[in-house]
Amino acid sequence: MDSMSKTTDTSGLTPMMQQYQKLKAEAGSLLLLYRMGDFYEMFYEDAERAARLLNVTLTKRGTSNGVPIPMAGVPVHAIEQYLARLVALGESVAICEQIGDPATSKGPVERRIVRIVTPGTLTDEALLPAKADRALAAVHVPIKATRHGLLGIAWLNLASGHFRLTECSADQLESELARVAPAEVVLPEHAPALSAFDGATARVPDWHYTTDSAREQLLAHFRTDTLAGFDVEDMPAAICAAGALLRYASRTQSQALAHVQSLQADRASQYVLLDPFTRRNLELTRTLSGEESPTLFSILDNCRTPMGSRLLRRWLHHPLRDNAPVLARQHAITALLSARTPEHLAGNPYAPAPLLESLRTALHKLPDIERIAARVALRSVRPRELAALRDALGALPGVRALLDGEAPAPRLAELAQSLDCDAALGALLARAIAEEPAVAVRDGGVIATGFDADLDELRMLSTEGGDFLLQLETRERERTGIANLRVEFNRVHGFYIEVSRGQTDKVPDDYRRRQTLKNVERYITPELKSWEDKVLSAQDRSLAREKWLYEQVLDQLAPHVPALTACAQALAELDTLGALADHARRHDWVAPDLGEQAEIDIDAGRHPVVERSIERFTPNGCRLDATRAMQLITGPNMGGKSTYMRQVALIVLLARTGSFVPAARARIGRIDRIFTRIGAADDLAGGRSTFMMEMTEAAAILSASTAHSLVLMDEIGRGTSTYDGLSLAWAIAHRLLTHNRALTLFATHYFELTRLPSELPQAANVHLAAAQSPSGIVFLHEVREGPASRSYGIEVAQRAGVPAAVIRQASRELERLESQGAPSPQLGLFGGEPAPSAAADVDPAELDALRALRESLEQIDPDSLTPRDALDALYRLKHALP
Ligand SMILES: Nc1ncnc2c1ncn2[C@@H]1O[C@H](COP(=O)(O)OP(=O)(O)OP(=O)(O)O)[C@@H](O)[C@H]1O
Repeated sequence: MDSMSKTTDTSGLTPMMQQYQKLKAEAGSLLLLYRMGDFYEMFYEDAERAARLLNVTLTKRGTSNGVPIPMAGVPVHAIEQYLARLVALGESVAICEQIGDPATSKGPVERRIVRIVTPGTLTDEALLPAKADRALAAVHVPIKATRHGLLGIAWLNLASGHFRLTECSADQLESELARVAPAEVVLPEHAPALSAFDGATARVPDWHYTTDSAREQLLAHFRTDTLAGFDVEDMPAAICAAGALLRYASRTQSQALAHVQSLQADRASQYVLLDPFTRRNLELTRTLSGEESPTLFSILDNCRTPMGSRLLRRWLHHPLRDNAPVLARQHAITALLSARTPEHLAGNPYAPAPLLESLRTALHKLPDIERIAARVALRSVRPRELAALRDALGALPGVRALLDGEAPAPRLAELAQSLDCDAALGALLARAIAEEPAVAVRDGGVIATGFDADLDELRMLSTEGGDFLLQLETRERERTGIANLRVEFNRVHGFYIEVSRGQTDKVPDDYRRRQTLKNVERYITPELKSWEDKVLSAQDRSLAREKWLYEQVLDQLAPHVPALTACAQALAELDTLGALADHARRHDWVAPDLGEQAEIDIDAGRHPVVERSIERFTPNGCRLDATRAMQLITGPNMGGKSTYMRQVALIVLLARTGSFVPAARARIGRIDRIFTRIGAADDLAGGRSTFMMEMTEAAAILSASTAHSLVLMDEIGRGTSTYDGLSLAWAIAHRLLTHNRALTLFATHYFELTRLPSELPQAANVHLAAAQSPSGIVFLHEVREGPASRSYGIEVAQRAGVPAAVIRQASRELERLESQGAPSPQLGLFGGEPAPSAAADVDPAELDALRALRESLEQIDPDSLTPRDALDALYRLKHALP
């Protein structure tokens, strides 16, 4: 932004437009909303852009060098809604307000840019999604190769204060950005655009990214002499990104970010790595078609607070490699579920767990303390949020007491401790904030009575006029003899004495006419006027005092922000654990055992999302370890292969986040990455075909998977010719087994591949069972050992409604192909016919006899035969059989 100042020729412009041009130069490429009375106006290209984006009318205002100036405006009262639309479209906006007093200004009122709203720096409740983070990220690509040629990424969640950084290789950037999911990325002005990110991008001067200026920015912010305390010194590229990011973020808020108190390093080895395809394929927080539900997150998110929902989302995207933190969460869930009631003892395992229920009920009443704390730090917190915070602080000891009672798991005890907030904070809010404050400070009625003697006196002066007015009315009625004379007030005309038209001749000389209506005259007297001045000025002074007091309260709250943030994080975690416990209880999930070896051993596992939408989900087990590293999965289309593979990956992912899992029993070892090659997706924008995408993903898996990785491969090779595909699939499976030794689920329609286990015993065949019934194929959805015997492709097509004529022709074609020795393994190998390679085992003499038989058959014309000839022919053929 700083770099955008341009000099503009402002001659020939009105003083107001000159002022606009100055501010626009400051705003640079941001859309400038220029306050004019009840509207925010935009001019020139900004007006054209806004008119297009917001669908508002484009008009003109004045001229510049004889050319009309395009203008578009939005009303002040609807600004939040327009801002929400603009940021959703990836726009960044600078809001310029009138600062000076129009009454005393010569020329245009003084204006200033007071707020910058960008997609990644939102903190306003109205603009933020409640259940998702909107992070701002900065990426630094060092020009000279550093230590390992690593890139730096830093990201900040302004609405919570979380500030993190990491380093990664260039080919990991896309994965890392998919994990962080920023709403906006900051880049140096002259750096090339990122192919790994296509969202809102802000440019800042290159020097913001230099080591010196970045460090200086960070040290000044954290008020430290070194960054050693944050344990980030080994990440020089990330430090450059962090410094540039902080500079950009503080600029948008026009103030220090007091709630950003720490900088934390994320190290690749902490998490089970998921590449962007895997996050998408497993439908963690978004379905493949881009919907919010049903996803793993949507079915688990029964959190009672938005803080809990956001943390759950983060957990699902950050499964952990180490067992210790995972076990801590798991034990906390067990503890929440362990309290038993007589109902449980009487045999109802689904009866509510008392601790869990009381905790969740208590959490339900709490506001979004995390975001309130951030807004306290940014001084943008609203009175009603402080009232909600006050009530929440009052409720916290109750929540704490719940956890003290059972004292079940170490993690719960730690979290309970973070709920201890300084009692002075609650006391301050209780004293300072009115029971039910107004929406905005400017409306008054925000500070509680009794908090400030001066305010109370001003309020008394401005409100306790009732008595005086009644007395005045009685006195004036007596003095004038006008029985229906009334003393009244309205916002436009202030106080007045109202006299009906027929009585105006009785009005004394000191009455001054204020307003004439059809049937009445309204007057003011010197006495009423001086009272009005006193009241109105008391009101003004009372509002001003309230505003000042509110600022004082914010000052006093500021030191409590770290404790509040810690408390909010503890509540979020309790909420997330509670939601996971509740889901586990309702859906009969179990705590998985965790191991250090590379192993997956699941009994009767289910797909967490599909089991919710299907009445009778068939559970299936899975065993993978070093001795059985690959399951080759065959079976009909629609048989349940993809569901099965995804369910294994989701159970692993859930286990590694600390959750219980949908299975009868599970043991999940140490997993470093989950890869998926599922489904076909063209990358038309990136110019890659389905097959190219498939191979790109396969290449990534072959280069990066280890013996601790879980790999899902669904029908690899099907995007090309049959033999090419088969050969590639074979070679890829072979390599995964012998070189990567990854734990792999390999679904395929190439029956040839089922021979792999006879060559490499660490591979095993399983299949999804199906059966033929008189009414067609029946999918059993059951995983059984051994390869499938048939593919049922034509039966599935028939069920899908492919016209009967096509099905008949396909069946004939299949028969023909099979009878010719099946040139296509895909079609032929599931039938009863031997595979082409198997043909080599057949005795050549037998083959000759079969050919002769076929020739004889072809020479027969059944239509021209008598029944007797036909019988003879049949005997002859039977005789010719070898
Ligand atoms: N274990 C199960 N129990 C009950 N129903 C299931 C089970 N697994 C899958 N299904 C049902 O079968 C349907 C097909 O499953 P899925 O898409 O996994 O099959 P597929 O073998 O991968 O098919 P294709 O090869 O055509 O992609 C699912 O939509 C689901 O409704």
